Amino acid sequence: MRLVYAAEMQALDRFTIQEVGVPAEVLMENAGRGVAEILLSRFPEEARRGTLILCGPGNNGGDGLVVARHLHQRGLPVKVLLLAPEEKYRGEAGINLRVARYAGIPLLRAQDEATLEALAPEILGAPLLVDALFGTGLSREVSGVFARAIELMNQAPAPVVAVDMPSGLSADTGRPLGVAVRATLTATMALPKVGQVIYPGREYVGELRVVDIGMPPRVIEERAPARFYLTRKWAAGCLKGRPPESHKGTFGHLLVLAGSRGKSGAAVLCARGALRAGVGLVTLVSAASLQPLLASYLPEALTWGLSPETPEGELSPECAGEILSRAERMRAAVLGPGFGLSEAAGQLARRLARELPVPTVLDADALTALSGRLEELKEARAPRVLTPHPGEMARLLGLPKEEIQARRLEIAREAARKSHQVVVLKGAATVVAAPDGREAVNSAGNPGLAQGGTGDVLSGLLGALLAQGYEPFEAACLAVYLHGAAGDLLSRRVGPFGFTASEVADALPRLFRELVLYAGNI
Ligand SMILES: NC(=O)C1=CN([C@@H]2O[C@H](COP(=O)(O)OP(=O)(O)OC[C@H]3O[C@@H](n4cnc5c(N)ncnc54)[C@H](O)[C@@H]3O)[C@@H](O)[C@H]2O)[C@@H](O)CC1
Ligand SMILES: [K+]
Repeated sequence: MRLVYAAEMQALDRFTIQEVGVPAEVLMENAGRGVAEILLSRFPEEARRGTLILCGPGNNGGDGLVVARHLHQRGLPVKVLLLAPEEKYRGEAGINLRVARYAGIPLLRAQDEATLEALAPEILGAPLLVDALFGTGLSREVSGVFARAIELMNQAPAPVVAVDMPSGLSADTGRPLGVAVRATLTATMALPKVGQVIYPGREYVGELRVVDIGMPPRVIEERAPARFYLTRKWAAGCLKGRPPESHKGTFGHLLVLAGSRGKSGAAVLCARGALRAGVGLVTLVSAASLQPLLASYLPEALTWGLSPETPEGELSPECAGEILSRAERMRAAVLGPGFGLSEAAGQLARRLARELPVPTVLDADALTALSGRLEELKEARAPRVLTPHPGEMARLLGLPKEEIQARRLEIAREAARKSHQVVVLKGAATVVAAPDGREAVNSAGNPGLAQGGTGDVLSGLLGALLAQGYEPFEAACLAVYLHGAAGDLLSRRVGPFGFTASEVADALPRLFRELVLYAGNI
């Protein structure tokens, strides 16, 4: 599913109205009816007891008036609270105000704070609230009567259904402009907005639903930017089938360059992630002294011990030639989990990052070795996918960590541009950016995944997808979705936290089954 900024959504709306010829009134009718249907399916009891709809001065308020009419037509008790003078309701919103008045829907008015205060009990006592104050047209800090109305909705015990956006939340940055509604459910029009799926916006949105407003799919396919919201539907559409006439060679041979003394678990978890993601073969390369240990942990993997090794039990730069020549026969590689942080290991990691002849995931210690040197990857012999967490990204770009977290999508974009490679910025709402401008935000995942070892599983899983022939951006997106969704599955079945990285890997086959059978629409 595509993901848009406010201006991009407005451009799609405009094109649909002006060029395709769908009347604006039709879009608003579909929007309001869609919200009413979601509201009725999700909160039928509350709707039977009564709904209060707060309407702002623009088309978002117009949508709210359409919701009111549909509830009223079903005989449900509904009231509208208008927060702008009636002459402000123009165009489609004006039409819907006239129709609502004609239909006899009770209209309350509060254009100043004193009047609103007198109506506070209406808001605080309503069984169900609909927030139709502002949508994508929010253009400045919220104040006065609107700010107070938002505070009252947030104090009210009733569920709040937000129309298109929780009012006050920026559709672009996901930050409140002054104050924002904390919605129980947000029914958004046509496509999800960036500010709804990154933090902190995600916490204001509650459950996110998308309303089909009748924008022709071709408009979205041809004119929406190549930015994707990684959902179950997206992943199900991206997953390749496994041909019945296949053998282990069909699914690729992955080289895992990971693990050193004291960090052998990283190699094991990485290989486990790869094996659970259906790769044909895994070869695990480590310093010779670790090889027996790794072999005993991973009967399914081939292991290969090399010397000389560093005093820290890491591969040494002298091993480069042998690794590079063996890699010629592989389909993909993972470089970095537990690889080692000595100067020598760093030197080897930097050389391999440039010279490995196959698509390669660069993770953990390999990223530390590349701190401040992203440009070196422009010359890499084959595509790379980088998987930094915010701390590693801060070192790669030489920026403070707070800045990374404040602008995650922009930062990933910048790192992709600098390195000419696909970049995955991990963390809550993982983002992916490709050097050609494609980008994505993950819908899946939960805080239970914030535990040592889960990153190693992700890099193995991603390597396995590269080895199976997925192109780097698609592999990165599918891997982050699967990894998050595996965490979500464990959170439901095991508990919200305390599940381990190995369990995340082991949950993958069940997810593949669910995706193959999936027939939903989000
Ligand atoms: N044709 C379209 O473009 C469609 C729009 N739809 C709805 O229309 C919305 C966008 O409508 P609009 O562009 O009219 O914008 P909004 O309804 O989101 O708000 C714009 C209005 O609020 C005022 N405003 C903005 N920030 C303010 C603030 N901080 N304090 C006080 N007033 C403020 C503006 O001056 C303007 O009057 C969407 O979110 C969606 O709900 C849907 O009906 C579907 C089709
Ligand atoms: K709203």
